[in-house]
Amino acid sequence: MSSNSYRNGSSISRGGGGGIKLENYNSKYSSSSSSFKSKVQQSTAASSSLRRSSTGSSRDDSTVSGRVRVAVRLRPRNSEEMVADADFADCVELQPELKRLKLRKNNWDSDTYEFDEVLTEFASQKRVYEVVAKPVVESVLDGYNGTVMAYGQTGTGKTYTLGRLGEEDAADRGIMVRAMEDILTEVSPENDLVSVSYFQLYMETIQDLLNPANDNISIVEDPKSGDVSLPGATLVEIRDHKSFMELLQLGEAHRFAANTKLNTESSRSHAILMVHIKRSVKGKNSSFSSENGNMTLTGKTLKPPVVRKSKLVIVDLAGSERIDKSGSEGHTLDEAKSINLSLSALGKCINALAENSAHVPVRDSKLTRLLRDSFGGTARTSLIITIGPSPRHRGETSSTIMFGQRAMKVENMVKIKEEFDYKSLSRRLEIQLDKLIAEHERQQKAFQDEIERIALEAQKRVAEVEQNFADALEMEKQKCQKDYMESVKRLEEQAAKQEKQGHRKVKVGPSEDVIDPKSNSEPPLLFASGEVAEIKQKLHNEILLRKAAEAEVDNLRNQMIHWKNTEAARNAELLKLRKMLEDEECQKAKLEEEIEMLQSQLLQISFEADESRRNLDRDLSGNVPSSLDSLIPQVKHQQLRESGDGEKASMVKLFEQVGLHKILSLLESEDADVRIHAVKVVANLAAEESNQEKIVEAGGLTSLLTLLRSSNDETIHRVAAGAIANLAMNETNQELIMSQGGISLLSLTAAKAEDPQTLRMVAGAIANLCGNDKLQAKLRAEGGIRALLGMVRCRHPDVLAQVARGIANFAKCESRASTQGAKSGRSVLIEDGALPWIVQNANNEASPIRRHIELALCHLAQHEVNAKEMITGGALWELVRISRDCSREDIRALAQRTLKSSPSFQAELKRLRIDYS
Ligand SMILES: Nc1ncnc2c1ncn2[C@@H]1O[C@H](COP(=O)(O)OP(=O)(O)OP(=O)(O)O)[C@@H](O)[C@H]1O
Repeated sequence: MSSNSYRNGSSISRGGGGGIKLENYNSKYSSSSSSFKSKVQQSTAASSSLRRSSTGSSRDDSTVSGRVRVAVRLRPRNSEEMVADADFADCVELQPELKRLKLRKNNWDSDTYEFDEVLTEFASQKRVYEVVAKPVVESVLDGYNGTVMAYGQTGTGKTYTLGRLGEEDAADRGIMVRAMEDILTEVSPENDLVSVSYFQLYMETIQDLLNPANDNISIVEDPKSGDVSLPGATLVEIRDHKSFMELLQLGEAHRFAANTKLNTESSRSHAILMVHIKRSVKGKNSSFSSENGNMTLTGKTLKPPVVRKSKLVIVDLAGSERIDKSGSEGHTLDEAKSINLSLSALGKCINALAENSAHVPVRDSKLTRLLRDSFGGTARTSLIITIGPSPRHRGETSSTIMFGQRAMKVENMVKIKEEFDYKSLSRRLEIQLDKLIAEHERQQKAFQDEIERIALEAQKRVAEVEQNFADALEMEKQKCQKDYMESVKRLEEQAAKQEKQGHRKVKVGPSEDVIDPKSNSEPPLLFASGEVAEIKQKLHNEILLRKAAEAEVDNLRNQMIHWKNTEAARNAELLKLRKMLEDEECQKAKLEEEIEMLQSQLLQISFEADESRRNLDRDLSGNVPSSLDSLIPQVKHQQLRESGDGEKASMVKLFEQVGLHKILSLLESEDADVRIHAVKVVANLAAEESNQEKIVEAGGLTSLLTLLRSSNDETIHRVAAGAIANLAMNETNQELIMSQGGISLLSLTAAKAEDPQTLRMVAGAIANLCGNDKLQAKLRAEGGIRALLGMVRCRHPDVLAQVARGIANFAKCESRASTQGAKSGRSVLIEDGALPWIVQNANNEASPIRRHIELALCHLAQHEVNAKEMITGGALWELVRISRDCSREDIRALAQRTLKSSPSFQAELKRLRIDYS
């Protein structure tokens, strides 16, 4: 008996330089799933180690070659075969330990084929899962795409192998159930997401098995990544085994119902279960850095968490009978051809891939389009071919075996895909921001409470000290008064006593003892000097007491100074705390900006994704996408790249590609986000002088004014005003702005705006209009000058510089009009009360402000009619200073000339005895 040995796909590898030898395949595959698994893990590790960081939204990881694995499974004889084939031997003989299958040609001859795994009629469902599907499932859990597919003649056990639910006997569970069990055990419900779609493909139509009404689902292929998706199919999130079983049952019921309705058999349709897994990659989340236990965020280190998205596709193919046979079973040839179109297309693709052909006809059928990643793509693919033992079906069995042999030659480049998860980053940032805001508010409240407490305490202490001081003073005063009164009383008593004694002695008679009160004799004097000494002593005591009181007062005063100093220190502390609060506010604002930027990026990315999906849908259905729709992502994308180096070039490109009219039409978009992006693009275009005429011609100026009028959005106000300011550099445009009510609009915006940047733009636009001789009167009448002067309430130097420029422009035009005799009377600027601000800022330390104001002063001083106010308003001194100190030679000379030529200034200088001739 001769025996031809057919080498399978592995023989290519053996022949190729650096390829893996057949023995390796065999040994790896034969030593059960664990060896396959270890290979998968090696590949994963290899790809991980080769992984490079990328700034894009997805990462391109290294690829690892992985041949399609093919196992063959023999179904046991069924009861019909037991009878019909009783006298015949099986058409195949399996040698599982050698991974070989012998297909009998006749009684004495057979062909031998080698497979990655050979599963006999006794192989359990568990073993089949472990060798065929488990490695793929593990690979999918690691982030690779994977496919498990069954191919074979009707009734050979494809559905048995893949789709058995095993409700009565758990040992019967097929690959679908077992795969989901492994997936659910492995994933984390908090961080990972598993969702499933289930559909069938029949005669080139895809029907949703989870929602039968959805019976014409389209396939979407990402042109860049080649990813295939079915956005129209129902996608159900799976959280537990029970919900998955219910879903499979539902799918089976719908499959049965659909096939009955179509009057077909299940074996004519391909059933496809798609399991989508999204897992977060641990250790790759560098969003936050932790310093001293506090989370810090910076724009540079901000990186979203990384997720791996993978997909397990389980395909129960239609029966692989030959066309002629199908036809003979009731279908017309055409119908049979059509039914088998996808299967034969799959065969052709596999042939082409096996032969390394340059052209692989993937687009010939929906099945091949769906499976493009599974054969010759980036997925890890395992194919199980099912055969029956009956010699009556030898032809089908042989063609199934040949299909499997060719599939073994197909080489895939398995590849892991990681993406940045912007949505989850955004969620995290929002939570973090909320925390920071709450913490900030808590600190602020604590600071304020502390400030109030310190202030109250200080007040209390000061009041106490003051009260003590007043009490002590009062007591001392009372004591002094009392002592004084007592002393006076005592003295009066003594004086009265003395007087009484004197009288008594005179009355006694002319003897030696008689004392004449008028005489100056010794005894009364002696008596008096004793009294005086006593009084002196008391006085001395009084002085001492007073000194003590003064010392007490000094002491209390010192205490008060001390308390005041303490209070000053506390005030300094308060100032410090306030400064810290301000810094916190700044930090918060920065964080909010970061969030806004990320959200805008996120919005941009999801918007682009939606858009490309829609475009693809349209492409597929043969429609040409509307240029306006496709413009939106371009405009947004443009906005994202605004800060890049190639900004101008890309602007011009965008301008040429999409056309100005389309960009302008987006200014009226319903979507506020689109409006904002569009106005930014228009503002960028308007910054180029060469574009300005085209923008105005296309109605851009009118659109910008309308937008300024209708929108309440501060960003739109700022950017639109900026664009108008750019367009207002041109004289014709200035007149157009005026004629379309632009001044009132800008004035209104100036009155409402808070943001310095918006005010800067509005002030810039008005300043440009101020330089137009023809518009002077209208500008004032429509409130432009008042609006300009009103903006000095914002002390931001950029705003003040624009106001100063506007004033200088206006003063220059006025001066020109006065010289030409077109204007008489005082300057409008003086009449509108601008002079005090002009004088105040004439020596402003910011040179753009100072220079414009100096110029304005020189223009105003040209006309005698302004001189009186300028002298009383202090402008003369500034002119003198300018004429001496101004760093600009031309302004200095102008000021000198003006001072010399003005009789009023000369008279005043003379009056003040300042020599300036
Ligand atoms: N390995 C097996 N052990 C026992 N019974 C099996 C085995 N494989 C298949 N069967 C039985 O064979 C019959 C046909 O199997 P199944 O429906 O799975 O075939 P199929 O290839 O999916 O057919 P179709 O292409 O028509 O869908 C079923 O009754 C099934 O229970």
